[in-house]
Amino acid sequence: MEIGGFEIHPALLDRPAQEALVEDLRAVLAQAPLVQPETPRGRKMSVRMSAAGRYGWISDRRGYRYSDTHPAGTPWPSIPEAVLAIWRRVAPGARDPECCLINWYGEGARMGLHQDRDETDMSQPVVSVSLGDDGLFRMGNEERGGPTRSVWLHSGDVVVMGGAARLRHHGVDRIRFGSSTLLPRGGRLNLTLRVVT
Ligand SMILES: O=C(O)CCC(=O)C(=O)O
Ligand SMILES: [Fe+2]
Repeated sequence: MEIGGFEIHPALLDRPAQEALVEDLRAVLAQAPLVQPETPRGRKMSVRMSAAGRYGWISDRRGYRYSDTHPAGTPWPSIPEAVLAIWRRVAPGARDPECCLINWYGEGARMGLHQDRDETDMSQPVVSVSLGDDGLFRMGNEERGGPTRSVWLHSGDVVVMGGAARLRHHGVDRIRFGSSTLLPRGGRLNLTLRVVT
């Protein structure tokens, strides 16, 4: 399914594949715990974040940036093989991702409309994997404002933001907390795979 250049693969991952991913991510998050980042303006984001790969995306009072270490100073764990396999399946021919950003949305968490534009090579897509609770994903335009379209993403759905959609605004308005039984602590986990350099 394609909406405004956003390529949506509903239910790409079946339940056993989702469960295996959650196990992989549990190990990643044990090494690189989720943190609640602050925006440069000093507001707490509602989403909790961590990452795997050569780089992680972080935000604090000094700004947004990719960093080769977790805020605790440790290197990021490597991206699990099963996560790389998803990337290679939906983005054949792309360079391997250097960052797997991990977002966890608890009750009431959201992510405002934004562009992913801290990467160098915009010919490479961003691939998003949804696990756990449903999330209302909003898709807009390259420019600020204008019409947007929204779709509920479910556990196991994968979205490719490439080509014309690579720099389009997107965000998550809300989640349906408690709609999935996948995650032990509930909520929604989203992975975004990115080529950074
Ligand atoms: O949670 C999502 O579905 C989107 C996350 C996102 O856009 C981001 O991390 O840049
Ligand atoms: Fe994004």
